[in-house]
Amino acid sequence: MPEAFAPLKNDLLIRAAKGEETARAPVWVMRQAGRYLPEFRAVRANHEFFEICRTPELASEITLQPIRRYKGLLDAAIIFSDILVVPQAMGMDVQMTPGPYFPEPLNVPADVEKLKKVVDVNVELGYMFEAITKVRKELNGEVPLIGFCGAPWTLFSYMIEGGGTKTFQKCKTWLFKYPEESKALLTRIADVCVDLLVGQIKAGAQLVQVFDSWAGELSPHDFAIFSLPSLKRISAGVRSRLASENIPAVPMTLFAKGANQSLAAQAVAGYDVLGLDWCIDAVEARRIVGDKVALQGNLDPNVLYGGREAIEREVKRMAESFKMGGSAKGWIANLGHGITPGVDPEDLRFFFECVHKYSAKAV
Ligand SMILES: Cc1c2[nH]c(c1CCC(=O)O)Cc1[nH]c(c(CCC(=O)O)c1C)Cc1[nH]c(c(CCC(=O)O)c1C)Cc1[nH]c(c(C)c1CCC(=O)O)C2
Repeated sequence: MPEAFAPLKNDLLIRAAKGEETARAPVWVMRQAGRYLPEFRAVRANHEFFEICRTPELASEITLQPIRRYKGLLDAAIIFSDILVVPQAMGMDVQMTPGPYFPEPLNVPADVEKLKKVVDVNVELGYMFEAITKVRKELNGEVPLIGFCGAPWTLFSYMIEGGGTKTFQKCKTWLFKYPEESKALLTRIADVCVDLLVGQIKAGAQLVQVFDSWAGELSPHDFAIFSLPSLKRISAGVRSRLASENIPAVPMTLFAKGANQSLAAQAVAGYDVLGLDWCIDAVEARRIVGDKVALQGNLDPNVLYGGREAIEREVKRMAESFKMGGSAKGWIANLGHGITPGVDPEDLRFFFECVHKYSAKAV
């Protein structure tokens, strides 16, 4: 059973995730503990990226940095870690140099033999669970804590490309040349993701998000064949495991970036919330998904470089779009992707203030 933690004082995120009406939209941003914060850069100056992930004291400190700085403005914490801890747990070497780098990527299906046959997440990723429990204690119920993992398709692409890519040539070679082997690997990754998310929830995560950052690189047809089945395997697997162990369910969010052409399919993939990027308007997204799911997003992160006037104007427009003439209901305000390193932290504060103002009922 999860440990007993302090009761939640701010449950806006959880209520919005369940599709409920809230006095204003809860707000957090992807990568909120990151390089745009001087206090993050100060810790990072003395520690390697994955060293921070593996050290609960450091991961917890960094997770809490934006919560302290934006006290009363930020409605969720997200555990500091990375999606690439899953390939590490499966036996691959991953470095951050400064982007992700795999010295030995999977070149051909036979390379899958090099992966661990059995992955015990408690052994490989226990440090993440420890960090989550530590953050929950330190948050003392102030705001909920989000856990996460990468989606199998996005992780598959890193494991085969050996890092970031613009062309997706190697991983798509796998999809089209070795479709069955690809599906088998995607399933294998999904099973580790289920164990990881269940472990995070047991450790104290109150909502979990699956990041499919490269979903938009697939045609709708290939998304349905190569990404969606493993995303469904994760939502179904997490829910049934929690039920069988008598652990209360937590809301689950799917952020399939760029896959707006597949929103209708995402809405029935077993998630409570869909994350949106900025390439679709909320009114259109809501029309497609109906009342099946809550929505999260979706300001273009580069609006934060546009100055206060632009930030206010664009947040107001976003809020009107999500509220659709009514009040905030089933809407979690966020950027449409992660915040970038050059943003002035005070401009982010202003973004939060604008969300509070324009998502409120009377505005
Ligand atoms: C694709 C992906 C990765 N990691 C992640 C994704 C999915 C979301 C997305 O699409 O952005 C997810 C992620 N990465 C990080 C978090 C922490 C939680 C949060 O604050 O959101 C989360 C949720 C920290 C991080 N992960 C990384 C940093 C910066 C690294 C540093 O400190 O040098 C942070 C704060 C490194 C990372 N990690 C990854 C890349 C491509 C990079 C390098 C590019 C970059 O620097 O932005 C893989």
